[in-house]
Amino acid sequence: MIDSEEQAREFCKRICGMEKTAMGKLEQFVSLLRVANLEQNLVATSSLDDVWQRHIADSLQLLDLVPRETTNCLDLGSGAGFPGLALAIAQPNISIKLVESRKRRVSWLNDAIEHLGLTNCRVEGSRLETLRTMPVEAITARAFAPLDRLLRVAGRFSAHSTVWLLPKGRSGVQELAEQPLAVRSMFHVEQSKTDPAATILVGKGKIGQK
Ligand SMILES: C[S@@+](CC[C@H](N)C(=O)[O-])C[C@H]1O[C@@H](n2cnc3c(N)ncnc32)[C@H](O)[C@@H]1O
Repeated sequence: MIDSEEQAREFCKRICGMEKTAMGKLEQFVSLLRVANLEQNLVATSSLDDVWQRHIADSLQLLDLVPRETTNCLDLGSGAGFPGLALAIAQPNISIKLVESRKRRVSWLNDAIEHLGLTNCRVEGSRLETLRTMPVEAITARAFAPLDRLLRVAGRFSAHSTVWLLPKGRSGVQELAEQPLAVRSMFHVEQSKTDPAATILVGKGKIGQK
């Protein structure tokens, strides 16, 4: 379990591995976030005290759950950039689309991408529901929507090999239990490394339209 800022940074260093510039860019991202958060409520101000644990390591832990050969990912409701933008910094080989509907957050994400010089990350500044259908290899979503709605609106972006990585806080087990058997059998629950009470729903496969 990661339970300090020091451990969170060490964890992130390990995840970034051979990506020599990634830790520096994560530091830069944190600095940009601290400033931007004075202007708009991107994350709870109190969470910035433990920003590596609560946001950066919390996002990067998903890379331990994604297949190595993954080349593209759709991050739903990226907000401040979690997990999608943090993942794009740590893993330049994955091309990540950040879907975010709120204009000020879209501007923040675009500014951050430009400042950090990321070429593997793009913002779709609209509601997910209006996005053109395209199957992706991985779908991430943290605090986007209840599982039922999430799967309903995002199912059309999945294929049989799509990996779903859904950090779900404390409600993951319950939300999954409420799903039909076909969905339950596609997912399993992983314990979060950054919060003993939190879970990550990890799934594989195509979710059909209801
Ligand atoms: C609670 S925030 C979570 C942000 C981020 N994923 C995190 O964990 O810090 C949810 C975000 O999803 C965005 N959002 C909600 N519904 C959306 C939709 N249908 N399409 C695109 N973005 C949406 C909101 O604007 C908001 O920024």
